[in-house]
Amino acid sequence: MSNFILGLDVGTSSVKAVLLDRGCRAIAASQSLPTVSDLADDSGIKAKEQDTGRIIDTLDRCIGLLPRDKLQHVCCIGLTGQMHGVLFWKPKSGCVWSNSDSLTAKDTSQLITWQDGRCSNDFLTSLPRPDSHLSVATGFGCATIFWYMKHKPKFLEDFTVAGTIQDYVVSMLCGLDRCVMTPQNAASWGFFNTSSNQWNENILKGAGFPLHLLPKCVPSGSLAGKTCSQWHGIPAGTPVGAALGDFQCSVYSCMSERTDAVLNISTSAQLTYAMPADFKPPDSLQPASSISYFPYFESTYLAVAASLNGGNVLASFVEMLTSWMRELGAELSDSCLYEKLIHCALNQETSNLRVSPTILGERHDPLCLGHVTGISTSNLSLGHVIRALCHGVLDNVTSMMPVEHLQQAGVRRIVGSGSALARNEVLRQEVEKAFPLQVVYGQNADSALGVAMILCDRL
Ligand SMILES: Nc1ncnc2c1ncn2[C@@H]1O[C@H](COP(=O)(O)OP(=O)(O)O)[C@@H](O)[C@H]1O
Ligand SMILES: O=C(CO)[C@@H](O)[C@H](O)[C@H](O)[C@H](O)COP(=O)(O)O
Repeated sequence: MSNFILGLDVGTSSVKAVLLDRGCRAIAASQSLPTVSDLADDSGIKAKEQDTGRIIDTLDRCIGLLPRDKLQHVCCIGLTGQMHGVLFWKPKSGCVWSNSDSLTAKDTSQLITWQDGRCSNDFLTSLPRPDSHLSVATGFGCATIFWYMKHKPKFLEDFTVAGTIQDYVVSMLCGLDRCVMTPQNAASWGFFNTSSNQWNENILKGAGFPLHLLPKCVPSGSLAGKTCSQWHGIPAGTPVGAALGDFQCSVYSCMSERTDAVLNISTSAQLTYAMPADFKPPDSLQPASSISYFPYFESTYLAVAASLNGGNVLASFVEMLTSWMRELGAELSDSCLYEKLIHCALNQETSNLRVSPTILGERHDPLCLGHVTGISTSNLSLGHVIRALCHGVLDNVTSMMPVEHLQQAGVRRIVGSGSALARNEVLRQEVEKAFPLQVVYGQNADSALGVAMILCDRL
């Protein structure tokens, strides 16, 4: 009996895998591994790229850690992952299957992620105006391709297919010639109209965009194909869903009432709630708005404040401390640092230090970078700094989607998700302070669970 659905989330910091028991809709097994795939930016163009080979290697190892007797009974695979980013490959030689069991990336580009900063405001305003309610920001697939057209056109000549990292995995699992993409991921690339579910082909063609790199759009929740090889015991011929967006999947895993808002904090952070079924997005672009409307399923939308500054702000602080300590001749592991920092801040309930942590800017205000105010001799301890940092992350998200806005939309409860939240009690305390509403928490590995639940409900 094929009883399990495998949900995979290719996140910015880690990959997560969940085996969902189809009979009782419960998690039968799960695994998570950090990808450690960030590449240094030696180019000075504010590039933020990840090593595709490492990501796929980590994903492959993560599957290998799941119980093989259950993998042999997987009836369907669902993929989700970090949105907006793009990688390029060639259909026939994009990967290697070893011993019909494990997957290795080959001849692909690196992944240019949603955190990429190479497209300046001047560059973005030089692009044609999209026929979409969603504006285009740096780190969006189409903007990145436009950047390559202008700055490194030869680079694009090496590849014939493009997609997000989760689309790439689907393509490799199924041996597809062409990338298929759902509206959830297509919307995150820009130049995609979510009412017609079509790329802005005429606009892009007029600007000389390589149209052959646009993936074929298929409905969210549909199947993309079947596995072309056995994979750690999963039989060849197993159906694979077209990849979905990680933020939609995290919502699916934990929004049980229409009056719930979901706050996901992983590498990034999103605060979101479901729009009424008859909602239609505005006709025009609203680049200065901190709230955008992203496609969910069928023709419904989620209102979302998608912050670029979530758990990555804490990760950057840990990285900064590590490098300072190295210069000073001391060493501590990341996990030890997190534990100590969280402990210090738990002993410091409030702080008058003010940290605005927008070190990556925000899409609606890219030039507003982070700052610290109210520094005094009495608030320099690590406890103060971490408390203020966590408070600042929440303060930023709620400034993008204020509590009054949520209440007017009928939101009565906040559901917290994402492993940055799950692993950090100080962040959870700040969530509970930020919202005068009931706060509950979802399960771990939310997006991986969400994509498995979606397939379970639709099969
Ligand atoms: N040992 C740790 N303790 C607490 N928080 C951690 C630890 N390691 C990482 N984190 C937080 O988790 C975030 C990454 O969460 P994760 O869910 O793995 O990301 P993603 O889903 O984007 O891949 C980091 O940015 C950091 O804030
Ligand atoms: O920006 C958006 C949506 O617009 C993000 O929410 C989207 O989820 C992206 O995938 C994230 O930025 C990356 O997700 P994660 O790795 O931080 O979980």
